[in-house]
Amino acid sequence: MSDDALLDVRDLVVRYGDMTAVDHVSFTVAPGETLALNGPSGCGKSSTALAVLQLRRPSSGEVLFEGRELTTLSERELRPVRPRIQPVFQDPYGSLSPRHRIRDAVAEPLKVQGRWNGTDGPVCVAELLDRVGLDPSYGDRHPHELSGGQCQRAGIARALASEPRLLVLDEPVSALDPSVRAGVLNLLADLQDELGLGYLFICHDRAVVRHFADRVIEMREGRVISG
Ligand SMILES: Nc1ncnc2c1ncn2[C@@H]1O[C@H](COP(=O)(O)OP(=O)(O)OP(=O)(O)O)[C@@H](O)[C@H]1O
Repeated sequence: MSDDALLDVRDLVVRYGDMTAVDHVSFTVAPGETLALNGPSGCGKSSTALAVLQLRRPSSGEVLFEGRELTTLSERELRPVRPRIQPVFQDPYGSLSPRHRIRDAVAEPLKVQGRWNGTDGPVCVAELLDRVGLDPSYGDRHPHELSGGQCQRAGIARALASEPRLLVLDEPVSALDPSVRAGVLNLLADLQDELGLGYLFICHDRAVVRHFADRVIEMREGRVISG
């Protein structure tokens, strides 16, 4: 793999039964880089994202993250790797439990990963909310008490709590009101500058892709046609 790749995807194939959704797709993402996957509905973008996240195991091919091949790892072996590759999905409300307050949603990764204590934990949650542009008082609210844009920011705070190196952003602004999209994209750009995160950015909107991505891969019917 190229020495500086954070993510190196090689010859990825994802099948659902007889249907090939992703057909020998290869790409890399460097730290601090945004690679966009662009293409029409059904071309295989989300299937690629799920395979990178190892939420759907690919039929063949390799997914190297920080030089380590993930497709051959067991669930137990993947456990320490998962926090470092965090998803942000299209539905801002879908990634947060409706029953939990925002502060608990953001605290959960810290608790699960054994990084929580009663003194620093709440401070860390407040800092994460502040970092994504939410007043820490929003921590008291439930997801349905937030707008779509605020909820997506809370989901990003929760993702950051895991101290990821790569964010897999699957249509992160597509469900948002056009007036708040730019704010969330600017936030993502700022976080990338600050933290050196790599982004795999899935988006069907060419104008957004052109504005936001460093490089673009065009997909059609499971294949890369340019990029
Ligand atoms: N769980 C599944 N079972 C069977 N077929 C699936 C499944 N998920 C996706 N597909 C099919 O795989 C192909 C690729 O779908 P995928 O969702 O990856 O594309 P996409 O480019 O992300 O499209 P969209 O933007 O509409 O989500 C499509 O033909 C889709 O119908």
